[in-house]
Amino acid sequence: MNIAFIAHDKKKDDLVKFAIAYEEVLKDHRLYSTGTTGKRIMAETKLDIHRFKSGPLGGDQQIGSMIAENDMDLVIFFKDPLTAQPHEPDITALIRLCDVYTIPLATNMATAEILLSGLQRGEFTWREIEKEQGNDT
Ligand SMILES: O=C(CO)COP(=O)(O)O
Repeated sequence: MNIAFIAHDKKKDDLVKFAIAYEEVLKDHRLYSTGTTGKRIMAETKLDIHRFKSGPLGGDQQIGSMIAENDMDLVIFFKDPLTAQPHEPDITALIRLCDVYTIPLATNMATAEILLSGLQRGEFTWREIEKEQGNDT
């Protein structure tokens, strides 16, 4: 499974804690992130993450591009709902693409916990089938 991690600055500590808690599960998957988020996670775990550009410099769009190519299976995006972001249109576009392509998206820790529990239980096999069948409209 290809999994993307993104966190706004005030949520990065939470995402690092989350990645530490689920490191054993995550290490068996291909991981991607926006620039600074990935740097933080890699500094505090042994996880290997392909880092795209920082969010404000196009990282959200690069992850969006993987979604459009049916190459992303799960997005964990700890959004900061209380701080304006200069690249808000990119954030909206990324969330929109998750809905266009029916990609599971967690925008907070509570949802992320449930998705990772589902991942541990093997409940994401439908994504492999989607990819095999090339259901990318
Ligand atoms: O801004 C972001 C997502 O919109 C995150 O980018 P960074 O991980 O580079 O801070």
